[in-house]
Amino acid sequence: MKTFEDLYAELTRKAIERPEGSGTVAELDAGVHAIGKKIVEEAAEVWMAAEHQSKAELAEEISQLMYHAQVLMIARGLTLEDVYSYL
Ligand SMILES: N=c1c2ncn([C@@H]3O[C@H](COP(=O)(O)OP(=O)(O)OP(=O)(O)O)[C@@H](O)[C@H]3O)c2ncn1[C@@H]1O[C@H](COP(=O)(O)O)[C@@H](O)[C@H]1O
Repeated sequence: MKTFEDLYAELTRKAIERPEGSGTVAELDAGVHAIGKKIVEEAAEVWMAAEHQSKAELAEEISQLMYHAQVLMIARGLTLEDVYSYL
């Protein structure tokens, strides 16, 4: 099963290697403003899923929020340690 750290390493590689067809590369190219909007959208979907959907659907929405948060971290040059230092 993929972990938060595994995903961050994968996305970091994608940002460097820029493989064709990568949604992450497209999102990074769209920029911080666009990524921020995705985060707000996914956060709202998490909220709605928590109130009205199944635990599995909520888990999926949370995974998408985590993904977009990681894309934003990479766009702004943050490492996992930068974030973990505040946990
Ligand atoms: N975990 C994710 C992930 N979570 C969410 N998303 C993206 O976020 C979108 C969220 O889905 P929604 O249904 O909320 O939005 P949508 O309206 O369908 O999508 P949009 O049209 O708004 O983009 C998905 O369509 C994906 O584009 C993800 N995209 C990629 N990953 C993983 O990231 C890695 C790299 O992916 P690529 O860069 O695409 O190769 C792979 O391991 C993927 O599994």
